[in-house]
Amino acid sequence: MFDRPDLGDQAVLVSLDFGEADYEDGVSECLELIKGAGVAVTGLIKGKRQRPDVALFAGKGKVEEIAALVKATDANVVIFNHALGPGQERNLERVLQCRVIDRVTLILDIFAQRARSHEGKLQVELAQLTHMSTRLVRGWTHLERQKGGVGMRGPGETQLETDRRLLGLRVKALKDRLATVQKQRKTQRRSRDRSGLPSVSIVGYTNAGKSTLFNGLTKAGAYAADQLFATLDTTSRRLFINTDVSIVLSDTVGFIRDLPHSLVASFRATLEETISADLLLHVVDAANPMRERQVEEVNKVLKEIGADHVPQLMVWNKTDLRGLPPAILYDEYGAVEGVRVSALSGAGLELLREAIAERALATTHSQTTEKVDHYGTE
Ligand SMILES: Nc1nc2c(ncn2[C@@H]2O[C@H](COP(=O)(O)OP(=O)(O)OP(=O)(O)O)[C@@H](O)[C@H]2O)c(=O)[nH]1
Repeated sequence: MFDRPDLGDQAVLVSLDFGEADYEDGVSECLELIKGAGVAVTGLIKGKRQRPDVALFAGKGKVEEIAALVKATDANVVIFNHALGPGQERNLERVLQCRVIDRVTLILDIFAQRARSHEGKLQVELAQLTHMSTRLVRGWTHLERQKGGVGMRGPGETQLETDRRLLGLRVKALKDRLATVQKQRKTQRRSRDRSGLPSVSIVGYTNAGKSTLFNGLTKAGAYAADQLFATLDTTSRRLFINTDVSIVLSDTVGFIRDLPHSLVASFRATLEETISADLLLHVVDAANPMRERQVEEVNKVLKEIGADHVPQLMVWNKTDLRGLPPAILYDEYGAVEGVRVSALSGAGLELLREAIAERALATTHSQTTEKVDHYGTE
């Protein structure tokens, strides 16, 4: 019932500088995102502002500039590299006379295109509907008061009421279906937990190379593509690290800055793999100039989903692009802090296996100790 927002083919990108240090990198990232959504960029509008304009987000002059570029390049959509308020989006559409999309909608759209599993699709749709409902909310408030009896409404119902009612029904149906799928997932996880194998989850910023690493370690052929958010769903495989140690390795959804809250909320169940993991492999694109910021963003989301307590092993990936040799990195106390690898060439993966084995043994050991203490047996 829900139509994916039609982004059209020709977009003008608007990215305003509010004084962030990595503004230019943010613009490049957004261009990548748009490319990933399958949309061509016909023009780019930049500008500096202290704070967003309440009504139009950009200043009046800037909006005129956007309008001129839309006309000159025959664009049919304007994409803001920012989160727009529902009012701002509506005002801009009125002035620019074309569709206006914000960063949240763009990210949701990409997720909608990429979701592969049944659960992933349901989660994205739920997030889209939640986002959409914030866009309708203003029109609804006055309708609230006219709310009548239960059941279907007859003729005379306004479009907005119909939309809202259908939206509510759809949200409820989605939540019910998700609850069923998630119950199955829980059962699967419980039986995995009973296997007693340490669970290791791969996390990282989008495009860091998580799927490539997952494939390199498991040779499973998980989908890896040079696209942001190729992976949306959690995939788990048993992995023999060496003769003594095997683990359950899971690949998860990629994180990005300003990850829409509605999306984090609906992906919470998928991300539970991450919360309940014994160890996180935090994959970083070591060749990306924004890597430090990306690490921070990932940690922020981990905190948001309650996974900031899970120990991390840093995996500095794509070191081939920087000509760095593979290595195990130690912190000042001599503990393994991270490993430098190239997931693509496979360089350093043996070192990573060693580091995982060491950490995994440590968790298994502490689990065993806990059991002994708890039951006072063995
Ligand atoms: N040069 C180089 N490229 C790599 C390396 N690892 C991954 N890549 C490339 O980086 C791109 C993204 O890799 P993925 O494995 O899909 O990244 P991801 O983190 O799973 O991406 P999302 O699904 O968006 O979260 C692909 O084009 C990979 O081939 C590496 O070690 N070196």
